[in-house]
Amino acid sequence: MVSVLRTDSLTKRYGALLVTDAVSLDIGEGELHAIIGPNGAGKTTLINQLSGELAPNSGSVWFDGADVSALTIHERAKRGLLRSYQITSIFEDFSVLENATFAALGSRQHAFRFWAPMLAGQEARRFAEEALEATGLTHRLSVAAGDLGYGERRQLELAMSLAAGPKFLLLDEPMAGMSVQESAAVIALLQRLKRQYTILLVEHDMDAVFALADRISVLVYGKILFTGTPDEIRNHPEVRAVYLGEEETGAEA
Ligand SMILES: Nc1ncnc2c1ncn2[C@@H]1O[C@H](COP(=O)(O)OP(=O)(O)OP(=O)(O)O)[C@@H](O)[C@H]1O
Repeated sequence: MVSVLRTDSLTKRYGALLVTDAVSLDIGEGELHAIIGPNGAGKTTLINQLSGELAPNSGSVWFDGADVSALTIHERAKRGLLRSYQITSIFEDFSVLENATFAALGSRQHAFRFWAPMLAGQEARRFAEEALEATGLTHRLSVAAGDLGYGERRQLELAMSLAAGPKFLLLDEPMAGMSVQESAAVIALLQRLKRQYTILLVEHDMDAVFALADRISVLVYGKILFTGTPDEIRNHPEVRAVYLGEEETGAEA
């Protein structure tokens, strides 16, 4: 396995509360790695430290063989380690295509530095159109982002992330608040994107996790309890006891 993202004893405390407890993860190229765990287990806090939004108290984050622990969100994104855009970063009055084009332009400022502005704009638009096609929003290109439904806005977030040209996608609950049909569309999309990108997925929807993940890490009280394939997770007695319980649908499949 060629390692792309690695954490070494990553630790984060809030006062006496240990939220990330010496987490050492190793994610291989093309892998879709899911993090599951009960509410408050520290999943979002962990993603925030990978993206650069939050500094750990100790430990390190390695991406593509380099220690990126001291890099900002933007510096990490420039290297291709990108957290999915949040609804909050969408410009409501601008169209779907414009939003995705801004995302492509923003992330490639460096690459576009020597381009004539018009050509850079055309190239960014091409990346945006491809990303919108991948996420199934081609029929909504000229609609103002503010007029999209909730599920479509989450699709736009994903399209903006793809338009930015990531190598590694950090996805924090991409299906939250979606209808069953919208979730199914995102699962199908992630199936298509798998391998092309390395993905870390935090998601409460167990059907999605078990359908998509190559490996799953179970986080409990900030600590990785176990990392394994979906089958290993399903059959792990401690994981079942601590987290999955008997009522989980995806775990019983
Ligand atoms: N800024 C903060 N200050 C103090 N405590 C915090 C802060 N951020 C998070 N916490 C605490 O850290 C713990 C982990 O929170 P986090 O949001 O990372 O969990 P989570 O696994 O993502 O939860 P959920 O599944 O509910 O989204 C929680 O107990 C939370 O209250």
